[in-house]
Amino acid sequence: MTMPAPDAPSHPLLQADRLVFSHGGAPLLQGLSFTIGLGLTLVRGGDGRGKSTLLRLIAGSLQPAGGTLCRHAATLSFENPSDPAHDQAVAGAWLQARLAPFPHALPPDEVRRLVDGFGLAEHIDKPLYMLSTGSRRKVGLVAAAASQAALTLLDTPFAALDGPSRERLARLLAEEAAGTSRAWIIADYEWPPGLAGVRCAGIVDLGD
Ligand SMILES: Nc1ncnc2c1ncn2[C@@H]1O[C@H](COP(=O)(O)OP(=O)(O)OP(=O)(O)O)[C@@H](O)[C@H]1O
Repeated sequence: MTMPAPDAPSHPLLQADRLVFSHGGAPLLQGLSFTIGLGLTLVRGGDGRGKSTLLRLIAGSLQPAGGTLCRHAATLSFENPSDPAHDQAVAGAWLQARLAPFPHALPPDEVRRLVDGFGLAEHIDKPLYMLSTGSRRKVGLVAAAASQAALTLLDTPFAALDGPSRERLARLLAEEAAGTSRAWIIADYEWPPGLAGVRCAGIVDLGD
C-alpha cells in the first residue's frame, strides 16, 4: 500500500512506478508507486515488510524485477559503516574517504563540528571495529549529513543512539525538513518520536 504524499512534491527527486521485487520467494514489493521530493519522507512498515530492501533498490544495489525507478537527484548518500568490510578503517579516514565523491560536502571544520556534536571526538582516530554499534552508526550519520547529497537514505537512524545523539540528530533533521535543497528518506517502523512536530513531506507505507 502506498499513501500519497501530503502535497505532491514540486521538485521530484525520485519517482517509482509500479515497482516489483522479490528476494526469491513471494513478492515483497508489488506495484509500489511513489514520488519523493525535498524534505523528509518516511518509508514505514512493520518487521520484514521491505523497508531496507526498498532503500537498497533506491540506492541501486538491488534491481527491481518490474516497474521503474527514476532518480533525478545528482548525488545519493546511503551509509553503512556497520558493514564488517569497514572494520579496519580508521573512523576519521573512513569519513574523509566517504565524503570525497561529494562535490558539495561540508568543509573539514564543519565536519569536525558534526563529529563533536555526535560525541565522536574521542573515537575519530580509532578503527571502526573498536567502536560500539551506536558510535559506528553515528559515524555513518555524520557522513550522510556532511555529504550534502541531494538524496540521503537513512535506515532506522535513531536506533542504538544515546540520548544526546538522538537530540542532535532530531535537530539536524528538523533543520533539513525546513530546507530547500535536500531530500531525505527515513526507513522506520513509525515517524520517529524525536521528530514529533517536524514536517513529514510524504509517507511510503509498506504495511504492518
Ligand atoms: N538478501 C536477502 N535474501 C533473502 N531474503 C532477504 C534478503 N534480505 C532481506 N530478505 C527478506 O526480505 C524481507 C524484507 O526484509 P527487509 O530487511 O527489507 O525488511 P525491513 O522492513 O527492513 O525489516 P526489519 O524492519 O525487520 O529490518 C524479510 O523477510 C527478509 O528476511
